[in-house]
Amino acid sequence: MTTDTTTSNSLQARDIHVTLNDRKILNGASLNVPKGKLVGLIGPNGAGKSTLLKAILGLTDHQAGEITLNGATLDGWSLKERAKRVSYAAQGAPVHWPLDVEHIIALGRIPHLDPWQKITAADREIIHQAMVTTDTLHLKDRLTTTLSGGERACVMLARTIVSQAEYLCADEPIASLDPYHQLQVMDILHDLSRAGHGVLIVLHDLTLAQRYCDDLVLMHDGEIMAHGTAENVLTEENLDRAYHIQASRWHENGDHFLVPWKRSGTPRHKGRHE
Ligand SMILES: Nc1ncnc2c1ncn2[C@@H]1O[C@H](COP(=O)(O)OP(=O)(O)OP(=O)(O)O)[C@@H](O)[C@H]1O
Repeated sequence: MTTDTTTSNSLQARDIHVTLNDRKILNGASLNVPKGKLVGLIGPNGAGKSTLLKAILGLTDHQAGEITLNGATLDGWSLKERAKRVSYAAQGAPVHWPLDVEHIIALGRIPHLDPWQKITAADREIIHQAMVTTDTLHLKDRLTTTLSGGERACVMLARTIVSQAEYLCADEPIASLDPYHQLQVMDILHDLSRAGHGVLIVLHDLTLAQRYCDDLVLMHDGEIMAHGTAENVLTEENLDRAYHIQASRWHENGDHFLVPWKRSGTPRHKGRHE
């Protein structure tokens, strides 16, 4: 395992290239998720956000580039050690097993258990607290397959939280939520970053991205178009080039607000890097 002390407190992807079914999907994408920060990965549909997230998690093979976890290459970590350190909530919160909510959330504790070891009272307390935090306690005996999309998203966030991983990655965790629960989930993720976790989320809501994220990474066509603070990333020019939109902006009581307001062009659906 090679270790780089300068990156020992972050999850990093450097110059990642991914080709799937002869299509070049990522063309040298890089990303840094330091502990203590909430990083938002944004970009238009099909930009490559989920693919980059999966590459970082080792769920998609990359043909070139390097992923490091706390300064050591991802391949050097055993799957169990990786799972202890990085947790993942997939896009759409898919659930394939008809298990009740409490059991689905408890699966997030597996990396901490030995084979055949039962969950302990301490694990149960962590699971209970996660259900309180995510407002899912009332669902605990329901079959997860019977939940609404928004309820399922909150349950999958709880499962991610109970892992107590150093890094949490979530693909569109607020996509199916009502405004109250969107704010609740963003508050939870923000609080987790302030408690020392590195948090990476894919999101389309630019207003909440600007409000909550410490760093934004803007993807377009398999590449990183811009990264940095919301002020530097969500510029008029970048919004026009990446999304073909214009935003309305205003300041109030020291806060900055941005709301996507109108289209400024038509996206081109060109073949990627062919
Ligand atoms: N297995 C695959 N084979 C070929 N193309 C793929 C494959 N998986 C994804 N793609 C393509 O790669 C591109 C990036 O997909 P990805 O899911 O990473 O985008 P995204 O930025 O997460 O999009 P969205 O915001 O719509 O979820 C898309 O054009 C998609 O159609």
